[in-house]
Amino acid sequence: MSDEREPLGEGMAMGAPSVDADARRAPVVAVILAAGFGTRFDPMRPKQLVSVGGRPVIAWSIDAFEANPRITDILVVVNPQVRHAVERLVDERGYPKVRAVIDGGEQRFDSTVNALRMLDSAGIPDDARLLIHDAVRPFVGQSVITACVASLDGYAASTVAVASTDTVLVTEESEGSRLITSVPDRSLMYRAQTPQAFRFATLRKAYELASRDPGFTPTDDTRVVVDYLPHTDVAIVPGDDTNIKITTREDMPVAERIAARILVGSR
Ligand SMILES: Nc1ccn([C@@H]2O[C@H](COP(=O)(O)OP(=O)(O)OP(=O)(O)O)[C@@H](O)[C@H]2O)c(=O)n1
Ligand SMILES: C[C@](O)(CO)[C@H](O)COP(=O)(O)O
Repeated sequence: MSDEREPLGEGMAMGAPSVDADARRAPVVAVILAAGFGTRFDPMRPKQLVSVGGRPVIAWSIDAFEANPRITDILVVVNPQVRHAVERLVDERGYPKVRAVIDGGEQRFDSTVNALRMLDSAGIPDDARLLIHDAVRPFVGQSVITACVASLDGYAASTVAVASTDTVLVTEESEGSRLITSVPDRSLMYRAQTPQAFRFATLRKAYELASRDPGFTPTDDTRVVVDYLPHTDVAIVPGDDTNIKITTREDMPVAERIAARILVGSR
């Protein structure tokens, strides 16, 4: 990837005229997590590079944040399997907000840690807004991204989520069986999506505390704040059912249908 990219935080100076003073003061950084190995999909075909609607999955995600005027900077987190292809994609498409393509880690948690370390070394201010997004959620909408950024006006953390239409069961393992321990009130149950949004100082502090617990294996970033900064309110930003995560190959027909609807609508 050509190395004459604007350094992190430069984007805020170039924010679109509509960007408010707060965003001009503090960058709004999208961290696109693309360092997974897709073991539930096809280890031989990295799902972040698979084509949907004629475009690589990760290109949909980067396009979405490039297109949003509130986003000033983009950081892409990759693994060695996809690095070359992602760097080529960034060079081919230009992607002026992409500041760097960095290495992820073994777990999703470690990839966020690497992103936080890079942001810290770049001198990103404590009040910067971070949106951590799964690269394999290609159809994130502009209104959802904008609402995520705006949610940090009143909260230090938030996550996109949708109300559960299934009843959720809390279980435990017991003598080889899985038994239900509780059935929470469905009206309170939400399914987390991404982006998950945080003020930089908040997420950095939560990860500092969580990193002391080697047995902690969260599946998202929100839980790190909920578990380690219990007095920090975390708000829900309404998501939508098109903001799917491509996890297995069975998700591809649904993804193609959503992509087709988006492409027809954008003509
Ligand atoms: N060490 C990791 C693991 C996951 N991710 C990213 O986090 C998002 C959601 O993860 P998931 O769908 O679980 O991707 P994989 O971990 O690749 O899938 P699997 O669990 O099937 O291996 C993906 O964009 C993935 O690239 C990451 O950046 N670093
Ligand atoms: C972050 C997430 O998308 C919220 O639902 C989900 O936890 C990611 O899980 P994965 O196993 O890393 O795909």
